Amino acid sequence: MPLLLSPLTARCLHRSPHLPAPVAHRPSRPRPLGGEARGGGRGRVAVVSERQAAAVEKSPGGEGSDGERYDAIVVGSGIGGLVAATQLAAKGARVLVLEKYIIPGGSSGYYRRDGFTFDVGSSVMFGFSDKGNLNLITQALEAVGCKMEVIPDPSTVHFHLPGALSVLVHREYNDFIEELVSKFPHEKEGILKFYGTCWKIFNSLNSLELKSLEEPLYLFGQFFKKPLECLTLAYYLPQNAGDIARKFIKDQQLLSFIDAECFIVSTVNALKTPMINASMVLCDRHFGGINYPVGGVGGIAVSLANGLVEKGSAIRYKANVTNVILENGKAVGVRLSNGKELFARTVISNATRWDTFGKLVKAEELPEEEKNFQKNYVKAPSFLSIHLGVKASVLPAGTDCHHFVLEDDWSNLEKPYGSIFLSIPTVLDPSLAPEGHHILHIFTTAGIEDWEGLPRKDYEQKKELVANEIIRRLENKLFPGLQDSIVLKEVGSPKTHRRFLARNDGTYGPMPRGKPKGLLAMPFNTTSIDGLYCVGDSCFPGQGVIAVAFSGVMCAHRVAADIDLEQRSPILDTGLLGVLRWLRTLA
Ligand SMILES: NC(=O)c1ccc[n+]([C@@H]2O[C@H](COP(=O)([O-])OP(=O)(O)OC[C@H]3O[C@@H](n4cnc5c(N)ncnc54)[C@H](O)[C@@H]3O)[C@@H](O)[C@H]2O)c1
Ligand SMILES: CC(C)=CCC/C(C)=C/C=C/C(C)=C/C=C/C(C)=C/C=C/C=C(C)/C=C/C=C(C)/C=C/C=C(\C)CCC=C(C)C
Repeated sequence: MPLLLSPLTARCLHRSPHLPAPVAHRPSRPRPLGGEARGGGRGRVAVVSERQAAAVEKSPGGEGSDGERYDAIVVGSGIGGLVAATQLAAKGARVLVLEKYIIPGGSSGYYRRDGFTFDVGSSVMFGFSDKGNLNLITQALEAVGCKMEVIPDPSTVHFHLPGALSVLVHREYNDFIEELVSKFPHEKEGILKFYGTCWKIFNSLNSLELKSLEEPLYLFGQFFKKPLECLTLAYYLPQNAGDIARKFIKDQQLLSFIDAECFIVSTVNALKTPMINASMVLCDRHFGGINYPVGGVGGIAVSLANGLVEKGSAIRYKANVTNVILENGKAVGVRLSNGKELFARTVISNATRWDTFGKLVKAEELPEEEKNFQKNYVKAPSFLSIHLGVKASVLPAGTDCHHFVLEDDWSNLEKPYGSIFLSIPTVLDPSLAPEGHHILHIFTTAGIEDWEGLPRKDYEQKKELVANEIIRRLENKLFPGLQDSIVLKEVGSPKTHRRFLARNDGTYGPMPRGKPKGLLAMPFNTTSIDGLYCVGDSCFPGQGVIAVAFSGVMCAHRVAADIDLEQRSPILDTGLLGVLRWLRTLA
């Protein structure tokens, strides 16, 4: 069985017909997320050859055999890490990405099994259109000369909710509003005002050039060019969607619907979801639309990794970083599990903040900034993930691609296993499955504590039991005959996510401990350790592929300024970073 992601539809412009050297060894790690192997091995996954790898390794405290020092080492090749790396490479920096696993992508990776290509994480892609300033995935690929073919999804998600409330979120905004108003005619004005406020914020975001909010020359420049838009964003920055919704809407069921709208992207209700983030997703789905990359979500990371290598930087797989090396309090490099040390002017961690400051940095005491982060945010639960291959005949004609199911009781929304997410990417791209078959990717929130300490046999039995119950619920609600149509089933638990995504407790990302002040407490990319930056979903603006792509763009800009590839003002830097740090303590 070929292991490469195929057909890989990413097109890197100006690409030479020869791809980077194939990896010298076959992947040897066990099955990821229940699958056989998540790709790797051969072909178009950008890898460095052994010779290139040797050239980038450096002896402790010394320089590499090529005599050069990296501008940045990026720990982890999730979309956050890859975007930071590729943006820096596009600005002329020499970057080395170190990935623990055998292919790039982290939660946005893929694996193949018996002719099915599964997305490891979400298949709902925001920011992938050819319009506006917020198409950050498209822009990230463009920065390294890549473009992917995408398939427009006619809807974002089909909600199946308590009280037989069924709402399809159409791609066309007016169709969606018409559908929602038809369910809540008495709330027409409130609906228009709530979603209208989202548009006001989205349009402000979309009018800005997006770079680091921690870089004063850029930030003040944006305030000067777009004062109204910046003030709008500053006004909504500390606010949450649920509070704004309550200003306009009274109907409890409609407010619960807005909770579900927020929950699917933040794993918390609307009262805990920052208004800026809610506006971003509730509008981009209509502005640029949801677009699925042909060949699967994994192609995004593969393309970025290829683009990175083509820009003269490098990525190494099976490179498990165990420590960030500090010299006089400054991050100067990393140590791998095999004892090798690699050095750079800056280190960017795409591991979660809990992993970065709990494992990679061996500080005696957690820095104040991180204490503040952990005061405000806890680890969101992980997921139970079921990847199914099913006979196509089980799906009625016209089945939508994405579904969210909460059967009888709104109070189950945020409970473990309470609600069910379902994506059927083969509705859009049939090439992901053998002919006559579909993929069902089903997931539901689950905590690691439920899955730890079980003997192997009990653990496997429990996976089977819990997965079958979720499948039974979907069979009752949506697809009669589902159980009998299954030809392939792979179940991943929170432990699977922890193991293969190297995420602390398999967490989906940070979740506010209480009611947050919008995005105010969310840290940006700099850390209290000089030369060490964080990127990914435990940085502003949080979870989501487009969100971590923005975090990557911001991080690359701040790092580029710090290594003199972009303009900077040290005096203004000190002032702004101090003010932002103080603002976070107010949250
Ligand atoms: N099942 C899901 O749907 C799911 C689960 C989790 C997260 N997500 C989403 O995925 C995105 C997260 O993206 P991201 O960029 O923050 O990160 P990520 O978790 O996708 O990627 C981080 C990468 O860093 C690697 N890594 C971690 N520690 C390492 C170490 N010590 N040495 C070397 N490599 C290491 C991991 O193997 C992984 O590839 C978010 O959008 C989040 O919302 C989805
Ligand atoms: C600095 C200061 C302080 C101030 C100033 C003011 C200003 C200027 C400001 C500005 C700001 C900004 C720019 C901001 C930005 C932001 C952004 C971009 C954001 C974004 C966000 C995004 C997000 C959150 C996203 C998310 C998503 C997600 C998570 C998704 C997911 C999905 C899934 C899970 C799927 C589902 C499925 C089914 C249903 C099946």
